[in-house]
Amino acid sequence: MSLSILLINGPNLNLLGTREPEVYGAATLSDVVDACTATANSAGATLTAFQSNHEGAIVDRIHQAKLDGVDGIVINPGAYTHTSVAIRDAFLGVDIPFIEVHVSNVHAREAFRHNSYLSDKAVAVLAGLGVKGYEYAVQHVATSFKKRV
Ligand SMILES: O=C1C[C@@](O)(C(=O)O)C[C@@H](O)[C@@H]1O
Repeated sequence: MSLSILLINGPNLNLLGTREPEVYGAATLSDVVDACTATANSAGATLTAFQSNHEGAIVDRIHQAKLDGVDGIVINPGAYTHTSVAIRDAFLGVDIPFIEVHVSNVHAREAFRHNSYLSDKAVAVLAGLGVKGYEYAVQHVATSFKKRV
């Protein structure tokens, strides 16, 4: 069985490509999903993508990942990075290893973006590499994470 990767994007990331292009670039979410799928597949892994603007829907999707036997998660939690104890608790609850990705360098931006409720539980955090960060994270999960069952 191949390694199963879940890519989660949080609020407003459906607007990638048109949202503040000077911060987030020109690539769309669909470009990101296509590139990550190709990266996963060429490493022999499968990738499923999910985006939601709703905190509870993201919590539910993380719970579902456990039932689905997902081996690793790549998440850009968007603004929930800086606010969501619920998403942190969901990761602690399912115990699936994950990588946190930010398109922008959150540490070079407003102070309220410097804190993450997830970073200390993540395997790795990539910030400021543009949408390439997603592909690097998927590549790492596909080649370094282990099958969980
Ligand atoms: O929505 C986002 C996107 C973001 O996660 C990023 O990818 O750089 C950074 C967050 O602070 C912001 O709220």
